[in-house]
Amino acid sequence: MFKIEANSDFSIHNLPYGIFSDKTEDKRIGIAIGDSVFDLTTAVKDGIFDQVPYECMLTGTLNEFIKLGKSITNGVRTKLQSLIASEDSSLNKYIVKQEAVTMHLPVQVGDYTDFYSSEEHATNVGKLYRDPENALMPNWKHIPVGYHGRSSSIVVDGTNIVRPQGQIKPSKLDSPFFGPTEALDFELETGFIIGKENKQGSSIPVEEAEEYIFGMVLLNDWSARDIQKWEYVPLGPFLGKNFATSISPWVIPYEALKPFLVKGPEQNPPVLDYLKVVGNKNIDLKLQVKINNTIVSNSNFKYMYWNMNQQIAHHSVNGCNLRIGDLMGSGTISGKDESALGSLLEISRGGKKKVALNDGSYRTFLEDGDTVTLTGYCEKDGKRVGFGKVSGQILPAKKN
Ligand SMILES: O=C(O)/C=C/C(=O)CC(=O)CC(=O)O
Ligand SMILES: [Ca+2]
Ligand SMILES: [Mg+2]
Repeated sequence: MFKIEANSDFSIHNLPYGIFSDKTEDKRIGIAIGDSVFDLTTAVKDGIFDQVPYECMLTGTLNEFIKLGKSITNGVRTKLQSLIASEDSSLNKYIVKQEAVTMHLPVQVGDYTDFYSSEEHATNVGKLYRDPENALMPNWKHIPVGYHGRSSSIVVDGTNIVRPQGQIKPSKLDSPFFGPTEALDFELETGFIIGKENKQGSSIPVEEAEEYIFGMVLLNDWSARDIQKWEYVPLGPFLGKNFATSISPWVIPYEALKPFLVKGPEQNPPVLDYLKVVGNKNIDLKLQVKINNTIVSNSNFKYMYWNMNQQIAHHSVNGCNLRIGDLMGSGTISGKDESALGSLLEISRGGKKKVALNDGSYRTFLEDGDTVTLTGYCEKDGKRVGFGKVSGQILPAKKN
């Protein structure tokens, strides 16, 4: 049988979904349990979950499974929980060790949107890029600000990232030059996967938004700060961010995260009615970033000013339709403390302060060969629900 260590990210309370393959190379749906993967595709084929049509298991992504709706997917979850709890030995034939499998992108992402929802992050970047006296834009406390990202370059944990090239214009020069970015950065974010669609022309009420969240992942929104700084006015991020976005392979079901809901920061001035939420909508999710073996940030998703429900309500308020498999980035997750900053741009104060790594070297931004790893977990009353990790190593820029 499988082992679930007390400190495992993948406890019986979690049961996240992913896409894996082993020797046969067929992509199958798996559920992480302890150090193992439960092969859901084969279990469905054998009729263990009779409400799940086998065709949904064969597409190499979670999209068709998610489309079945939460009444079915939550049924799978509760049935598997009771089979595990009863130590049913019929489970054994569906268990594979995690170390023996390859993980793939869990969903086919149609559209990817990235928000900008941490007050601390928006303030820090506003000070560095614009006006230290008026760091937050006048719209920021009224609108969950976001931009449309690029889905083609979303990659899974373990994928190498080639240093991007582009136009760079240092303030001391009058015109730009072309070259590899000299300011490659990570952004500590979470992402959520849309699990239910709204029709174009209709909007999702904020109080129903939860039904549209299938689950969450860790997300690193790689950013080339020099390219970004020159290109972003007035339409926002483009080539400075669309070269790669990394996500973790296991999608944590929203249901597994409900025990960790907490109240978010007070929103003042009051938000418009379509954004008003009641109750606990933030999640106490502890987050950590490492560059190679050095911890450079300890943050928490609960610091976010705007929550996922408000992001969904805002995204659809104009009649924009969300589709199953769409990915929403939280925005960089920074806290008040110096140790809780979600990007090197903030940690190095715009490249002015050197960050010491354990090997005696220093960074302002990322160097070729560096590996950035994000991890995260929720823990309360002896229950642990972890996210695993998302990491990526920087490769040198391509020679032209
Ligand atoms: O303030 C800016 O001009 C830019 C900010 C970012 O780079 C952040 C962005 O991608 C959104 C976020 O992650 O919060
Ligand atoms: Ca971002
Ligand atoms: Mg990106």
